[in-house]
Amino acid sequence: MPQRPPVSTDPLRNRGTAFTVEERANLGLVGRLPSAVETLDQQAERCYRQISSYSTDLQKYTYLDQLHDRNEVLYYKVIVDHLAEMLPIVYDPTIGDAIKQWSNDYRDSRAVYLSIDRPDDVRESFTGLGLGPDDVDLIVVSDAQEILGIGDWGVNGTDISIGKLAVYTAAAGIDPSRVVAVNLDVGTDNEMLLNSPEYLGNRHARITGQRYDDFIDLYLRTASELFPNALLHFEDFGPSNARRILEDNRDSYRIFNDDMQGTGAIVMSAVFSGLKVTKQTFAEQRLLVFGAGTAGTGMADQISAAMIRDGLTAEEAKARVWLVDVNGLVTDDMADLPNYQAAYARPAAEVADWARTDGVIDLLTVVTEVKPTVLIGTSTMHNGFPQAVVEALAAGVERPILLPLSNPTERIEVMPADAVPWTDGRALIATGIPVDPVNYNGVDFHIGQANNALLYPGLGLGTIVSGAARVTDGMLLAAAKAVADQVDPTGLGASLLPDVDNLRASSATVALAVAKQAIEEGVATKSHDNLVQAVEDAMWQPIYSGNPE
Ligand SMILES: NC(=O)C1=CN([C@@H]2O[C@H](COP(=O)(O)OP(=O)(O)OC[C@H]3O[C@@H](n4cnc5c(N)ncnc54)[C@H](O)[C@@H]3O)[C@@H](O)[C@H]2O)C=CC1
Ligand SMILES: CC(=O)C(=O)O
Ligand SMILES: [Mg+2]
Repeated sequence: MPQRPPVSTDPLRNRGTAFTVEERANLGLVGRLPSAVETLDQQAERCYRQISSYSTDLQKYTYLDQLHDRNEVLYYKVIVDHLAEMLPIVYDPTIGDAIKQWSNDYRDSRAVYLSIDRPDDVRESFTGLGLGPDDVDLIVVSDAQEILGIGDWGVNGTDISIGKLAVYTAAAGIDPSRVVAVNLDVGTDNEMLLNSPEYLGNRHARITGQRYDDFIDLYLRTASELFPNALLHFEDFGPSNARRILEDNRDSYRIFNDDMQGTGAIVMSAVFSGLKVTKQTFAEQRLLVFGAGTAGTGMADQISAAMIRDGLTAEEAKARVWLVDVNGLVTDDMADLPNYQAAYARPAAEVADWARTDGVIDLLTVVTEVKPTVLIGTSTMHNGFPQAVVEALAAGVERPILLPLSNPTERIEVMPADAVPWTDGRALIATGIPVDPVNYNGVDFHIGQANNALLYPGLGLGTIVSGAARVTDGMLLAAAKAVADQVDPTGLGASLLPDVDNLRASSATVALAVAKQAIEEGVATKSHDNLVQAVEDAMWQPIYSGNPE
């Protein structure tokens, strides 16, 4: 068993200037701190002032990252007290910039690094943490092939695992002493990193095929054997790996793919809200997904499943979905379609007389022909929804649901400041990044953040509280409904989704719905006399409690 680090270097126990005189004496800290003994509030106010003095978000990110490694209670106190302001700093979009700089700016890191070149180290990398089988609730892992919309960042992508965990704790009170961030270093195809003297990861191309699959398998087996209660969250894997890993393992392990399932569920929430405005059913929707990768096809799966629940056959549901990717509309005569696109490919004969540009049926043509009721952007293509596309969308239906979801800011398909006037305020909009309200014709249009961060923390908490052995489709749907039920979207300019400011309360509501569903489906392994209280009790609070020794 590894020795506990000295208290002043252990961010889980360190309290800095909040240590009392007595604690300082007991902990060997006499003379190591200035005389003043502060409260947590006083410390948090100073930190907030310091953060506010920085001029760039990346500087604020760096400050908070260092605080995270120094004093976790204080770090979470500052974030929770200013959730809407801090989430875009410690998470999306600023985290994208931090990841690009990660090797250059490297100082220290709390993650577990697993290298495909050293599979024999995997077990020891976990056992070296000194945590027992009941000590871990959650592990977030990424191989960093598709970080947000900025591509392959190899070991630099470690911060996405850390950032996603920070959101779990800030938003849903997942205990930060019971989580682990993991980077799977399988190489990188990012030439810039491979040629950078600063790069800290394996200097070879991504390993693929059997060796990759064996490594994933080794991770799953080792992590779930050592920490049998942990939810294994997968983040930002490449599209074919993300889907294959989930499909092959979801019946055997407690795993969750955030980009497919979490994003699909938050989009379901936004569509539930949109349909309250249009007073339609899922079965009446025509769904167009622009950018048919991990997230986009995950949404197509959940929305077409909702159409089937509304009474359509699988064939009828499929006939109401269109995918547009780099080669335009996805049709069944295209060679080498990945299976997740082939599942929704349109019959070539059906579109034989549609207009083509350089042989491609482009987005504008599809919008004009199909008149989608829901248009989703997960393409990573900034300005992928130009004015002509947005106007064609609004010409096709009265209240289109428009979800430009690509992150970070440099990737979003259209900014609401443009889309609101282009649709004369008729579009029901939510975005992946946080966006300020748009004032148009005297009305403030509030733009909900359809980012999986608004849903996965509560889903994770509900899974942990219920001890659900699997994350089922029913649990995802319960989470989506619980998010949507928190807003009244019917007023002009109302948001489709709850405010980030209310995220802790929202996450508790989601967790309760998820835990109830897990119990109903018989996948829960824990029982509670009072589930509401169990969720409340499970939420870690950023306060100094207990004996720091
Ligand atoms: N709001 C949210 O909660 C989430 C948003 N996303 C965002 O969605 C975007 C995609 O993420 P993933 O699905 O993980 O990536 P991915 O790489 O799996 O999918 C992207 C897809 O877009 C296609 N694409 C690229 N350029 C295009 C273009 N010019 N026109 C049409 N299609 C194009 C690619 O071929 C690929 O199929 C990212 O920006 C990511 O940040 C992803 C997950 C959650
Ligand atoms: C939000 C998220 O998971 C992504 O953009 O990849
Ligand atoms: Mg992601």
